[in-house]
Amino acid sequence: MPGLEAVGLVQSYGSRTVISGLTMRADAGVVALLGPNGAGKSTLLKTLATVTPPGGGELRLLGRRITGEKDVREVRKKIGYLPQEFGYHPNFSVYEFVRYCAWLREVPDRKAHEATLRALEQVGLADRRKNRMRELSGGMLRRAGIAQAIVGDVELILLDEPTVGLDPEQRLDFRRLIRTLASTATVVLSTHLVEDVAAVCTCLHVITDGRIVFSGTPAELAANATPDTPGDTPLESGYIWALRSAAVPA
Ligand SMILES: Nc1ncnc2c1ncn2[C@@H]1O[C@H](COP(=O)(O)OP(=O)(O)OP(=O)(O)O)[C@@H](O)[C@H]1O
Repeated sequence: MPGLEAVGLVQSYGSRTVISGLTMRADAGVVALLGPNGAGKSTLLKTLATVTPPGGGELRLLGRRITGEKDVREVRKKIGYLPQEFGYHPNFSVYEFVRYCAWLREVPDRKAHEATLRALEQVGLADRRKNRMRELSGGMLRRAGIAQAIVGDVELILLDEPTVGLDPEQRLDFRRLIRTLASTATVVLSTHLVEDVAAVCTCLHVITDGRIVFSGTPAELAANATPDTPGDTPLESGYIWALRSAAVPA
C-alpha cells in the first residue's frame, strides 16, 4: 500500500494557484521533494498533511481516500508532520511539548510516556527533556520538532526542511534516524539541499512552479546531467538540468 497518492492535486492562495494538477505517489522509503524557493514544497506538504484541504484533485493517504473531516481525523493519528515553523508554548518543557503532541495524535495514555521518551531519544534530546522550549537552540528546536512528528505509531512522516539549522554531526544523526524510520513508515521530506537527497532518499521529485518536472532515483537524476550543465556534483548538475529543462517550453 502506498503511503500517499495524489492525482491532479490543486492548491491555491486566494486566486493564485500554487500547485497545479500535481500527481505523485510515495511508497515505503524516503521520498524527497527537491525544489527552489517558492516552488510549492511547503504548500504541497501542508496539503498532504491535511492541514489545508486541496482545492482540487484526489488525495489518498495510507490507503484511505480523503473526502472529508472523518477521513482527516482518522489518518491524522498516523501522520507525523513537521512544518517549516511550528507553534509551541515557550514554557512547556521539551518532554511536555512532545507528550502533548502524542496526546493530539491520540496515542493512548498508557503508551504516551514511553513513546515520548523514545522519540526524544531518537532525536538526541533525552537529556534536554526537562529544559523549557524557550531555552533550546535553533538546531535543538528543529530536533524537538522532528520528535513531535515521529512520536507514536506514525506510518507517514512529512518533514518540511528538516535539516535546516542542524550542524554537520546532527545532520548525519538525522540521516541515520530517517533510514531507521523508513523501515516502518513512508517518509517524505522537502529540501533544497542536494546533499540531503543523495544521502538518504530512495526516490525524489523535482518540483518547480507547483509542478513535478522529474521523478526517479538520485542516480537517475544524476545521469541526466550533460557536460555543459553547471554543478559541483553529478546530482547537482542533474537537478539544474531538470529545472532548466522545465523552463523551456516543449
Ligand atoms: N500563506 C500564503 N499566502 C499567499 N501565498 C503564499 C502563502 N504561502 C506560500 N505562498 C506562495 O506560494 C508559493 C509557494 O510557496 P511555498 O512556501 O509552498 O514554496 P517552497 O517550495 O516551500 O519554498 P521555500 O523553499 O522558500 O520554503 C510561493 O510563491 C509563495 O510566495
